[in-house]
Amino acid sequence: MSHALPITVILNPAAGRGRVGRMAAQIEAALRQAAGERPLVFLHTRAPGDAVELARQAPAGGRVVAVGGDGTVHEVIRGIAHGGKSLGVVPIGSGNDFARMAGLRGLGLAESLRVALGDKARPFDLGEVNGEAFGASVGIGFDAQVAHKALSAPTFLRGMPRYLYSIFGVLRELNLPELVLEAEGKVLFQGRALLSALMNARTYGGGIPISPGAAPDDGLLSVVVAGEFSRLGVLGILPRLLAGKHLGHPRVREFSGRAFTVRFDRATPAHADGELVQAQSTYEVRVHPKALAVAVP
Ligand SMILES: Nc1ncnc2c1ncn2[C@@H]1O[C@H](COP(=O)(O)OP(=O)(O)OP(=O)(O)O)[C@@H](O)[C@H]1O
Repeated sequence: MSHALPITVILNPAAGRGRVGRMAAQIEAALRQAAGERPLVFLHTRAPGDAVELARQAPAGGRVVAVGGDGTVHEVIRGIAHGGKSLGVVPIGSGNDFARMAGLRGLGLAESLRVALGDKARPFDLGEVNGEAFGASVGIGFDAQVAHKALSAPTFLRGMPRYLYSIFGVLRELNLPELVLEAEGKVLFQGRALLSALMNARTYGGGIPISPGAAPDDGLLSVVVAGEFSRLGVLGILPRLLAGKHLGHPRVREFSGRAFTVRFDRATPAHADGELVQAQSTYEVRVHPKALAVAVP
């Protein structure tokens, strides 16, 4: 089948701790081979935020392939949202929760390149937080604070030790904001809250099953709120969270819906698809049912 439109491939050389950069020539050669006659345009990001603009400038109605982790995918989604373009993902990152949601994990490089270029696309729900698109997740509160803390962790700490350092750093200063969660003018939750996760995917943070009941194409967001927790309470709930057994906890609540207002008594840090966003005191979060076409096997 021949396509007139070139496929735009956006590579983040920094993703996967530089693995994309090291493998770029190999990935491009393999993509060219898999694409056959179809024209490809390769673009490399040079800084955070670049992929949004590059994706926005890609031809209308065409395929944009993100090569990198969740941050790269997030930026490409922001750039193609509501533009009639479809998304291909070659997941080379450390978390890859979007790829997990779309059923793209464990494909192997050759297969994932073939899928990312292929004609088979499936519509997924597209999230929106304060006017910006997201694909898999929004987290507000403790999880975003931990991500923020990790930015200033000593460079020799990696992986789990880095997380633990950040978790204990945030716990030391724990001071929960007052949250009001509303949907359709009704208050669903009011009180001090550790975190709120507004999810299209089941997992965030590299496979943490925060919303085991979420479905990425049901036209709904799954919202998980962890209410008032003490420092010790946080340490107690974390293992249950990692096992996906936290929803039975009396101070963990779950909601589902199309649009939510999340209001705090102060600016509270948030992330979208794992990327920190400007801290606000109000977040308007909604879902556009099946508004994002993603190439799937
Ligand atoms: N050329 C670049 N140099 C440095 N950072 C970049 C560049 N281009 C993009 N970025 C930033 O790199 C960050 C990490 O990218 P990404 O999340 O895709 O990889 P990762 O962290 O390895 O994967 P994951 O999020 O799945 O753990 C993103 O915040 C993105 O904005």
